[in-house]
Amino acid sequence: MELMEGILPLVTQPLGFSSEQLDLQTYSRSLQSRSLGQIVLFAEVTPTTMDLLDGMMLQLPQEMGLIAIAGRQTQGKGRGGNAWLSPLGSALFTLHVRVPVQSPLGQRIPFLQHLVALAVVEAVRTLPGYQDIDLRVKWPNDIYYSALMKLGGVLVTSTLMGNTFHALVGCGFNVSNSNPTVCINDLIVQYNKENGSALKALSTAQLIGRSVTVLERLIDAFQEKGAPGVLPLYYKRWVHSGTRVRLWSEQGPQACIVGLDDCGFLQVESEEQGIVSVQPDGNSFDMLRNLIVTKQR
Ligand SMILES: O=C(O)CCCC[C@@H]1SC[C@@H]2NC(=O)N[C@@H]21
Repeated sequence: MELMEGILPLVTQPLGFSSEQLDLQTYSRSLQSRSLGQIVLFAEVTPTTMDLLDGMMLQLPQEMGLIAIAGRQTQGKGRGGNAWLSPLGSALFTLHVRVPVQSPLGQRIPFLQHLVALAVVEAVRTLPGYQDIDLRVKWPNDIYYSALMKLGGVLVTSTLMGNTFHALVGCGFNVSNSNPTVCINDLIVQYNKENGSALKALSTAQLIGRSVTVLERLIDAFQEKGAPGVLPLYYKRWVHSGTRVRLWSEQGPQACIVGLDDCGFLQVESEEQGIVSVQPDGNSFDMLRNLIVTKQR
């Protein structure tokens, strides 16, 4: 296997034609980062990428960012202890991200999950011709087709060591498998039909590389300008603008979603409560019923 400049595959399988292989050349071309995702650990099949970097991530110098990518997962992890279905055609990865505690993002680490979901959406929508493919973000960290269907999600765990958060950013989204819901390439086919265009199908390697690149830029913007450096784009892409919801139960107070607060929590405004923040760990948002409910533990 040829090594791409700046990309060091730690574990790869022999190149073949199975769709479980990672196209390293495409990944390398699509990755334009300074450090994130530069060292690739690839597994065709693994229980979960969330455990693959354990022990390894602290061994490497700062400028060498690790990423674990899988073709399939047999025990994919979702948020809240849920299982994450990880069939072929999904982009499945865990990225190591270092965030200094004494930095704008380090002071607001829950924001990282929002930046990751936004990065995936932008990875597609900043491709020339693909700007109207209706991928969106849903709070706290889902990737949606329009406001209709989830096609990806983000799971972030972080450990504080010394002055640095070591975040493991897990992300999965469906690129080319029409099951179980909808995939990005189906949206492209549909868009081509409706608009008489001929946009090409995208690959998992390309979209992982682009997502990591965009994420690094979003993190840079946040570190430079704080939340105002990323929120206009986040609001442009999110599904919630002006959404009216009920808090806590279907009989609860009516509220309107107004944005994210300084820490990345959802802010809702109601007559009874004024503006309150809703934390992702304690609440979930049932979009079909426009309901923010406290999760059962
Ligand atoms: O529940 C969610 O919405 C988050 C799902 C995150 C899934 C990704 S797939 C790659 C990484 N490995 C895992 O086991 N989970 C994350």
